[in-house]
Amino acid sequence: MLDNINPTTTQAWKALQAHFEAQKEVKLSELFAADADRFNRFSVEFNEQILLDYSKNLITEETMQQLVALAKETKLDSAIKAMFSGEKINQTEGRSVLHTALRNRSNTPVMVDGEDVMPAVNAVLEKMKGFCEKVHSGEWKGYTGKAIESIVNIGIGGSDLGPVMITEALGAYKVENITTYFVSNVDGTHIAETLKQVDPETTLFLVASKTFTTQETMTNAHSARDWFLAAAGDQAHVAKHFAALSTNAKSVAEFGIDTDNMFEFWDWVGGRYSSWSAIGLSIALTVGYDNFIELLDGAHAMDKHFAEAELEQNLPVILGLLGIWYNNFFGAESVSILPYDQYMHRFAAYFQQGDMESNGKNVDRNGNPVDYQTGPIIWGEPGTNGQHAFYQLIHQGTKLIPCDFIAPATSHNPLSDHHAKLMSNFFAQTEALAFGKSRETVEAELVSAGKSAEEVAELAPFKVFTGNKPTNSILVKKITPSSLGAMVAMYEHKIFVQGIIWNIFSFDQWGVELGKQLANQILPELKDGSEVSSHDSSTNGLINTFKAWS
Ligand SMILES: O=P(O)(O)OC[C@H]1O[C@@H](O)[C@H](O)[C@@H](O)[C@@H]1O
Repeated sequence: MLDNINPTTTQAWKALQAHFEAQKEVKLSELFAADADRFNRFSVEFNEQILLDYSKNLITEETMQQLVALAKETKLDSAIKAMFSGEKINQTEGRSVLHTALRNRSNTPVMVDGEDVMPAVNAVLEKMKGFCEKVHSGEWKGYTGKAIESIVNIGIGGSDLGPVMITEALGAYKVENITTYFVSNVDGTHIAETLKQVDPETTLFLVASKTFTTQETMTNAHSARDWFLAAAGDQAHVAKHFAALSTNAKSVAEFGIDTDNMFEFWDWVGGRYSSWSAIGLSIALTVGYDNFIELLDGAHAMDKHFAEAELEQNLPVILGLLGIWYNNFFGAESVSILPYDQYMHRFAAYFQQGDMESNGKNVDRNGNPVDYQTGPIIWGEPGTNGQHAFYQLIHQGTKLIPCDFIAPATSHNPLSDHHAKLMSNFFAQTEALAFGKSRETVEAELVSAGKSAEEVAELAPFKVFTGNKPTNSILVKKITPSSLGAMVAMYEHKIFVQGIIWNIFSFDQWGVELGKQLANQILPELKDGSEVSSHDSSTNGLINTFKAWS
C-alpha cells in the first residue's frame, strides 16, 4: 500500500511556498552571473549516454533541497520500492505495476501473488524472438507461400502510441523488406487507406489490445479480417496472417486467432506502459529482435538508476520535482516536449498519453477532491518545425511554459551541415528563452539599423524578449535502442514521481470510461432515421442533424 499524504500539509510544501514567495522574481541572468559553476551544479550525466542540463530553471540550490525534502516527506523512496517489488500499488484496480519486470534484464525474481513473473516474461520474449526470426528469414509464409512484407498493427492508445513512437524513433534501425503500418482510429478511413497499400498474400496483422474488447481495435480487426478473407477465401488461412497481442486469451480465441499466434502479457502491465511487453512485437518485427532487447536493456539501466541513485542525482526525480515546482508554485499549466530529432516526431504524442492519462486525476488516494494542481497538459512537436509555428507564444506570450529540449549529439543522417544547423537552433532556443533580449539591446540594434528616435520608441516594445523562461536540455549521445529505452523509462518514472507526490493513483484511467459508455448508448440510436429526444437539446440537435445529413 502506498502512503497517503496530502503534499500541501507537509513541512516541505510550506517551506517551498515561502521560498517561492521570496524568490519568484529570480532572474536566470542573475543566477548565471552569480555562479560560474551553475552548469556543473545543475546537470547530471547518465551512463555517458544522456546529459540532463537543468541549470536553465528558475531554481537555486535551496529550491532543489526543498523539493527533495518534499519527495522524502511524501515517501517517494518507499513508493519506488513498492512498485519494483510488485506491491499492488494500482489500488483502484487491485493490480501490481510491473512494466519494470518486462525489462528486468538482470532477471532477479519479481513476485506477484507469491509467484515469480520472470519465467513467464522470458518465455514470451523467447516466443517473440522465434516469431521474428521466422518472419525475417522468410520461413513464415503467407497463404500463397510468399514471405511477409507488411506488418499492420491494429491497436489504439497504449497499444499503438508506444510502438508508433518507438518504430519511428528507431527509423535508422529498420530491417529490410518489412514495412510497418499502424491503424488506430475507428474512422474507416484509417484502415481503408492502409489496406490500399498492402497485399493480403504478404501482410501480417497484429491485433494489439490488452483487453481485446476495445471498440476501435475490434472494429478495425474485423474489417481487416473481412478484407483478408475476401481475397484468401478460406478461414484456415487466418492463422498465417493474424496474431494477437493481449492479456485476454478467451476473446482472442473467439475472434478466430490461433492461440499459438497469441503473445501474452498480464494485467500488471498498464496499457500506456506496455511497449515493453508483447505489445512491442511490432517494434521487434520492424527494427529486429536484438534491437528490441537493446531497448529493454536501456530501460532497465534507467530503472536501476531510478531505484538506486540518490534523489539529488536521480534524473526522473529531478525532472519530476522541477515539474512540481512550476505546476504547483508558478501555476504553469503545460509542459512542452520538443525533440530536435525528426525520428522522434511522435515522442510528445506518446507522452501525452503517458503523462495525461496517468496524472490527469482530481481525486487523491483517499478518494477526496484535491485542492492543488495535478498533471499538466503535455504537448509538443519536433524542432525546428515548432519554432516556425508556436514558439512565438513561448517566447513572448503571457503563459509560462516549461520546455524539455531533446537532441542527439550524433545524427543518423550526417548530411552536409544539417545537423550543425539543427543543433545551433537547439542551443539558441534555450539561450534565448533563458536570457531574452533587453529593451536597451533592442534600442541599440534599431539605432544601428538607422531607425529614427521615434521609430525606435515605437518598435522597441514589440521586439523585447523578457527571457527567464525555464527549460531542460536533454542531450543524448545518439538515438539508439538503448538510449531511447533509457529516455522513455526516464519519462515514465518522472510521471511516477509526480503521481506519488500529488497523492494520486497514476495507474488507472477511469476518466476514459464515461465517453465509451455514452457512445455505446448512442450507437444503436444512429441505426435508423427516427428522431432522437432522449438527450439534452444540444446532443439531440446534433444527432438529428447528422441523421438528416447522412
Ligand atoms: O489495449 P486496449 O485494451 O485495447 O486499450 C487501449 C487503450 O484503451 C483506452 O481506453 C485506455 O484509456 C488506454 O489506456 C488503453 O491503452
